[in-house]
Amino acid sequence: MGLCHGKPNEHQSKQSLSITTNEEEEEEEAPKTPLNLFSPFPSLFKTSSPAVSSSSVSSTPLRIFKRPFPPPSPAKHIRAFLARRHGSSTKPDQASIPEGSECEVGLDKAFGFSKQFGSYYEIDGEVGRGHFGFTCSAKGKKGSLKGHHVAVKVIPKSKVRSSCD
Ligand SMILES: Nc1ncnc2c1ncn2[C@@H]1O[C@H](COP(=O)(O)OP(=O)(O)OP(=O)(O)O)[C@@H](O)[C@H]1O
Repeated sequence: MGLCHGKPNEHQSKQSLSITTNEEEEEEEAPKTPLNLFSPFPSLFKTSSPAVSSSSVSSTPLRIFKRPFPPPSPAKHIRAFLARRHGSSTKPDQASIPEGSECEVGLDKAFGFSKQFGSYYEIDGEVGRGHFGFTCSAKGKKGSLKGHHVAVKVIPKSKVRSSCD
């Protein structure tokens, strides 16, 4: 309505200047990141942080997604299980797997290629192959299998792994 004056009214211009000044003050007082008001983790959104106070709007500050506390370690459950298993007197870090005893109980030392095998069996030739080794036909030379045709499966030592290795 009063905008058609030829000369600008000094009073109005002062008013408009003061209004503009007030807006600038409000802008300065307003938080730069509105997330601050609703953030459950205000320490992560401090305006003094270089990541947030930087003027680049397009870049997302990665610190927003940082967890305020580390996730629970799954190793704690394992340690608790070991503590229950070995008793509370033994620390789980000190609990060790018994060496030697289990291997000696479970291992059949008679298993394997006997040094006298050649004196007991005569190997004819390969009849087939499996995943671990190959099978040969053989004929017994001594003992109860003398004269009998048998199949001998040969497994290389490199394919055999025991728990003691
Ligand atoms: N008694 C047998 N008489 C004739 N041929 C045999 C005899 N045993 C095995 N074979 C032959 O040897 C091949 C391999 O036998 P093997 O028992 O090694 O097979 P596999 O069990 O599949 O092997 P792997 O356990 O190493 O995977 C067979 O496919 C068969 O052709």
